[in-house]
Amino acid sequence: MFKVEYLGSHYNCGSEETILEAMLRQGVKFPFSCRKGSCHACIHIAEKGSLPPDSQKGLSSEQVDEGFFLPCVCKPTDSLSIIPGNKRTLNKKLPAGASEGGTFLSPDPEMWEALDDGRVLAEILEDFYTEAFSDERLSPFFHGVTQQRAQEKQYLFLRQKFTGEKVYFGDRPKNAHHWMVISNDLFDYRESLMMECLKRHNLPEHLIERWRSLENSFRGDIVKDEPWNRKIGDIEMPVSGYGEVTLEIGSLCDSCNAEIQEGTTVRYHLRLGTLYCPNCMNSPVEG
Ligand code: HEM
Repeated sequence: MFKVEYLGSHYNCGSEETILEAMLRQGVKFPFSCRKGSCHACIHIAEKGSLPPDSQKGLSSEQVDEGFFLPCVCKPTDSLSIIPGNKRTLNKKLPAGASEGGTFLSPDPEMWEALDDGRVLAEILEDFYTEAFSDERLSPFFHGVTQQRAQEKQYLFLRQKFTGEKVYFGDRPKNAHHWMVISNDLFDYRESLMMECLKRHNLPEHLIERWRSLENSFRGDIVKDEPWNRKIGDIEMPVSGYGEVTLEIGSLCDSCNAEIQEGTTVRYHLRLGTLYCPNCMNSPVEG
């Protein structure tokens, strides 16, 4: 039996169980997804204790040197003191010109510079979403969403991640995808399209790996077997259907484009947020 110190508490881990299993058994809220060392959602850093080599398979040499490891494939051989994998990268100051592979950095000036202050990012997203919108497996998810909207949202989301500027005001990925049943396999499929796209736009290999890590840090929020309710604070919102609201400011009907005056009660689609004026309220499109 080994001791694992994590966020100020101590846990036990048997030599035949992984650290992830031990944490979940003891009720710890711990990030994970694939449970087989491929998605890196559970990545942590060992600050004290030695790690079994298998727990660092697939990580870059810099990550191995810094004690990054994957709890889902780590059957400990020593007592450990561990911290979440994003803690050090968030605080760490990289020397100018230093490059790092797998683990994402936020903000990431090197990435933003390679994206030519966003110009290349816009091109990448145009290319990626053109492919996604005509892809047999991905396009059904985008029903009712324009390609331009998807690109713009993603641009602002990534710009915020890479620059640290507060420019993204959309849903966090957990809520944005709450109704989408996305398997690990589909997530991997989308990821391979994205990685191919980054290669076509000549992003250096280590930055492609960093982008992959960034996306993978959201895997646990996106992959699921059945829809989740959207959560705002502690309030659960229904997965689909319509609500009614009285407008505090005027707007336009998303069905007939007519002006809707303030004070009018309208119907709105809970997922898409589209509004329907009193004339169109009873025949909005299904989504
Ligand atoms: C198979 C995987 C994925 C699918 C099928 C998918 C699909 C979608 C769709 C259909 C939307 C539009 C939702 C709407 O406007 O109602 C969306 C929005 C979004 N997605 Fe994904 N997505 C996937 C993976 C990811 C990943 C890996 C990330 C980033 C790490 C991501 C980040 C976002 C963001 C930031 C939005 C905008 C949220 C908003 O509208 O406020 N998605 N995604």
